[in-house]
Amino acid sequence: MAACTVYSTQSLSTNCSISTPSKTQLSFFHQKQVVFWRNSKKGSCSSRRSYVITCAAGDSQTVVIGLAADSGCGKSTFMRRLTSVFGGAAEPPKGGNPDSNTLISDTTTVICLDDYHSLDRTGRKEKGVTALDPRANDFDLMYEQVKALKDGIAVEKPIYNHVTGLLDPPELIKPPKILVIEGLHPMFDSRVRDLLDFSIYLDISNEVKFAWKIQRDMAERGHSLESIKASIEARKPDFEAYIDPQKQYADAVIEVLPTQLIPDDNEGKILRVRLIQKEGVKYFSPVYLFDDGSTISWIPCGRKLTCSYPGIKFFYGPETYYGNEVSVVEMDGQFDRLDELIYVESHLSNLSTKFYGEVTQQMLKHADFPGSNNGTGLFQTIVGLKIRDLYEQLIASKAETPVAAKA
Ligand SMILES: Nc1ncnc2c1ncn2[C@@H]1O[C@H](COP(=O)(O)OP(=O)(O)OP(=O)(O)O)[C@@H](O)[C@H]1O
Ligand SMILES: O=C(CO)[C@H](O)[C@H](O)COP(=O)(O)O
Repeated sequence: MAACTVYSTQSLSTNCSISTPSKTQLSFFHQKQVVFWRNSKKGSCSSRRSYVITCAAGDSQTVVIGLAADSGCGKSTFMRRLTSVFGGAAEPPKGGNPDSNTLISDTTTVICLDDYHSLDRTGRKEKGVTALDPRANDFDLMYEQVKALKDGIAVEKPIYNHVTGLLDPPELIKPPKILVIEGLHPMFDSRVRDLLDFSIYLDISNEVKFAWKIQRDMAERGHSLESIKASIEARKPDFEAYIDPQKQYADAVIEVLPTQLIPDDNEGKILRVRLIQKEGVKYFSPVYLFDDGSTISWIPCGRKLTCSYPGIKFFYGPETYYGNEVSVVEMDGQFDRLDELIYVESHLSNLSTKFYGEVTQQMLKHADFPGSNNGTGLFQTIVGLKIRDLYEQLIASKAETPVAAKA
């Protein structure tokens, strides 16, 4: 279908859902101003929407990536690494709401799924539900808008304001080359899940999550240790019911666990990180160590890699994950010298780099990001390169498809 941009000329009353015109309506209206009426599902309001639609010939080529994780598990850090792989800086929409959660770069637009909270902070408190509960989120709207963007149609996406805890007026999001939907539920609703070209789950073990949350919420947000513990405990049942199960659908999982190099370690500073890669995913060929399909345990420390206690250990091999065949690359320990990472990089294959040493270069460029000296930074960088490769392959395949076959 034609790529269309829809501009809404009216802002929405805050307790109404937003709709975008359907495909049939779009193929009918070209360069027109049309008005739609929509009743909210809760029956609490009806809204009159006015759209100006501009359609251009050609197909949309928005590739959609899903990134799921609990709050405070490194999604923002991962996004900064991913956008850096594509070059250019990611910024909030210019001239928009200063509390927007969206980040836009030349190639990517990252939207935060917290924006689809249907209940604001007070509403959640009144109903006694957490933000992780599906009842606090509007999956119909999430589906409609991600689908519209994938089809090349701009949308007016609501904004959840983390500062005030309120639902702010919507912001215009135009279809990008790569749309990343990051947050609590990108793979929860099967309709949204089916729109994803690639999905990632950041699986942070409870011990590590606790250490990171304490570090951030105490140092940066002034929370007490007790309140952090209480908030983690309060979220646990809903996390286990609604967030954690999404990892079974992910094409790549980055699992972060305490080290096994120090017996009974409870400091949580040294990490064992596993990159779990699903086999048989179109345009995604898993990274391997030494020899594809083999099982290897490797200690790279020595003449070419400086390691201090407790050292570094790599593992690579096939496994089964939620009934799927996967390849796992694992790194336990941390790097002393990032410039020596090139030694490890040269033993990894299928990295989808554009030149020798690109992984090391990316890691050195962001040496100040959390996790740059361990497997979290390494595997986030590698997944970023794999996403670039997947995007390029998808675009190339669409370009090759004969026009008649596209309809
Ligand atoms: N790889 C890492 N190694 C060590 N600490 C990390 C790592 N990633 C994140 N952290 C810690 O966790 C905190 C949260 O990271 P980040 O802001 O990337 O998470 P988030 O999932 O986007 O959080 P939120 O959803 O709450 O905004 C960081 O401030 C940092 O302290
Ligand atoms: O899990 C979260 C996702 O980041 C937040 O807790 C959720 O969005 C609710 O936000 P707030 O802390 O503003 O009440």
